[in-house]
Amino acid sequence: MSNTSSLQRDRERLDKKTERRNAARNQSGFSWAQLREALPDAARKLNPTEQWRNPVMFIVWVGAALTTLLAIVEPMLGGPTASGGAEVPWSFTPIIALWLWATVFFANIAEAVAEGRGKAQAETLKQTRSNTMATLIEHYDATGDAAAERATSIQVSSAELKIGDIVTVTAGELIPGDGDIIWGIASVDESAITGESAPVVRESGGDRSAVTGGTRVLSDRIVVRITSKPGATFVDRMIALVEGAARQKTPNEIALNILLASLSIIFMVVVLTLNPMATYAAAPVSVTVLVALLVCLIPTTIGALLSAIGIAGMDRLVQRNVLAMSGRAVEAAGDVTTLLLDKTGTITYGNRRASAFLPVDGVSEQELIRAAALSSAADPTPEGVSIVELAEKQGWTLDADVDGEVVPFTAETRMSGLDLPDGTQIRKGAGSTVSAWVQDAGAHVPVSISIQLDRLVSDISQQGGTPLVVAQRSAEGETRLLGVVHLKDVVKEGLPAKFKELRAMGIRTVMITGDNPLTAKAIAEEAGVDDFLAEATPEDKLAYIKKEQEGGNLVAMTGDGTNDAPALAQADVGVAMNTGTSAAKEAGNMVDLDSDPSKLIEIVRIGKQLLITRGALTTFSIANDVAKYFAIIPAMFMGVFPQLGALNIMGLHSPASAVLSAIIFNAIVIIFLIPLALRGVKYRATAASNILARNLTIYGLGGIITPFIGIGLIDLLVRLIPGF
Ligand SMILES: Nc1ncnc2c1ncn2[C@@H]1O[C@H](COP(=O)(O)OP(=O)(O)OP(=O)(O)O)[C@@H](O)[C@H]1O
Ligand SMILES: [K+]
Ligand SMILES: [Mg+2]
Repeated sequence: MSNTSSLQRDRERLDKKTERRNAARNQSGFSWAQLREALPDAARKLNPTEQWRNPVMFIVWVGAALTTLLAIVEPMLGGPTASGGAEVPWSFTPIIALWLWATVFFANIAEAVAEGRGKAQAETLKQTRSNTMATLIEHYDATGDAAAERATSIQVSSAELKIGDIVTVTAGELIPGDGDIIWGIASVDESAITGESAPVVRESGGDRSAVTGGTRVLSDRIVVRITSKPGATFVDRMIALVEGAARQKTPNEIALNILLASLSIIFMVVVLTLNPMATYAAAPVSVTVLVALLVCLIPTTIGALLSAIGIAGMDRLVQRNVLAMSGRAVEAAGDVTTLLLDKTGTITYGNRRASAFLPVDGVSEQELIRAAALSSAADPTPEGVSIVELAEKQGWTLDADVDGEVVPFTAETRMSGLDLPDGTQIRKGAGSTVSAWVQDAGAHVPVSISIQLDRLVSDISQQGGTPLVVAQRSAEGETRLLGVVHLKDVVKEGLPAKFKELRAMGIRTVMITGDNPLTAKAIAEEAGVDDFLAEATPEDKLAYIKKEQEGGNLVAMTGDGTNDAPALAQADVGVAMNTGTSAAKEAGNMVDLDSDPSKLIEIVRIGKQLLITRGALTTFSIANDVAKYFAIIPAMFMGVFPQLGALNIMGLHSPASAVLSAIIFNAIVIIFLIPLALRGVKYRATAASNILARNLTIYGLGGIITPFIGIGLIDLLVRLIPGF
């Protein structure tokens, strides 16, 4: 009963999430208000020390400065020089200078708008960073005895907490720092960082033990071991991230920048050789016109929008509650070919609960329940806790004087248990490991029992449940298999459709689990993944990723457990669930605040969209530049070479108006493309070659045609300026 209601809650939460996500999607559009707010920052960025990092725009900046100087000195030197044999009005150089500054400014606007979107969010986050008081336990003895802890606790400021400090947090209090719960269970309001109003449950022992500083405990009491220094907390990292302070150019961006800079140098040579080639026929082309030509030729469109595209990609992830710790990870997401998901908590809801005790012949249910419950009495994992709960429901109670040596569960051993003082040993765990433990003792298991046990195990597995086999070794060394505990988990809804979508994107999904192959197969089929890897230890997960990477695949992985951490670190895109352990969150290069593994689909989509947008706008920019050149050259030189007039297909009015129109077009194309750069080119799940062909057509052809139309239209206005 409690299971259904918790399922319902989960479902409601998911619905709410979808709602919020849709709202975020609308918000991630582009508004003129954003543009207005970005103006002061854009002006600040006119500073040359800001500009030189972007070689293409730096050239424009230098051109703008140069023409401004010329505009000032020209009148003193007797007016503008005729260019290429054509007269130009006195206002030519000042107007060109003005539009060159506009070009730089528009590029700054693009970047400032992209950055501005994170600023509001950073402000809200900063409020959660406020200093709180922490109850530091000086001598922690792990009993969970509140009174004893209070006796040895002192109040300190959260800013003084060190890694490894143990604090206790009670209902109503703010958690003073990032950490892992080492004792207790609590519901926590994490809305400050996730925007999600429904409280979440955090508990010690399992894969939901991490808590974030600045979030509030709503019920109960927890003991937390601090895992981060003040100033280097999760929220600090989030703030740096959304503010863009931590942003570094990605390898792809650097490569593209080098390409754009090289192109610019080539065009500079082209422009500088114009005069030596042309002088024999006419007067030299003026410096102003040379600068204008150069700016038209170099890839200013992509140069202006490149960093905005990158920031917007990160921002789109933030809007969907995903924090990407590096831009490189976002790019890698666009090229991912293999996606690894763990089973428990990722494909299933993850509240794996005991649902039945199934003894083998000759063992009473009471005996199995007692052994299973005793071996779980000190097992803090959700599985262990649920076994005790079910046993208690069936009438079992823990003797007050039971004591013994706890054998904790690990993902390597796949087993946990208790060694009682009288020498009795109890173990529970995966069928294969417990059988091995029984065999190690040289115990003789009757064939009928082992057949019965195998059947129980495979029945549970085929239903997608996790069987835990329970065995006991008496003080005299007699080892017996007692039976099986059925752990139930539920596959999340809607997964097959999501995996189908991934398949259409060319991504193979693989489920990795520590569970046995039969359970794995049943769940894999129900969820609709392409492949699965069962009985995987953390090392196996790591090895699997390395193998995929050696085969040239880019691997994404989601995980939440400490045992997932090495694999999360090795994956090209490692998405840690926010509910997970701190170890997992440290290891990954992304954190999903909603802890929704199917979010990877959106992450991949955003990564692809980033790469496609960058590619499309680069194509457009370069096609545009070349076309611009052919659009204005005939008009520029028609005075000297009248034959060229025939090529002036747009009928540009004069050499001066042709050059100015091209410069104006070059500048405003940036403004027109800001929304596209921020929103991203539409991505549909289809083969990469289709996308490439489609974009080459749209943005390549578009890039060639638009200058002819745009410059022609602008020329109609420019010719109205006296003298042009
Ligand atoms: N508390 C426990 N005590 C004993 N055995 C356990 C306990 N929890 C899990 N097991 C056994 O160990 C196996 C491995 O558990 P582990 O948490 O590493 O992987 P998993 O949760 O099944 O897979 P994943 O989380 O990767 O999807 C489980 O399938 C189960 O058989
Ligand atoms: K250009
Ligand atoms: Mg697990």
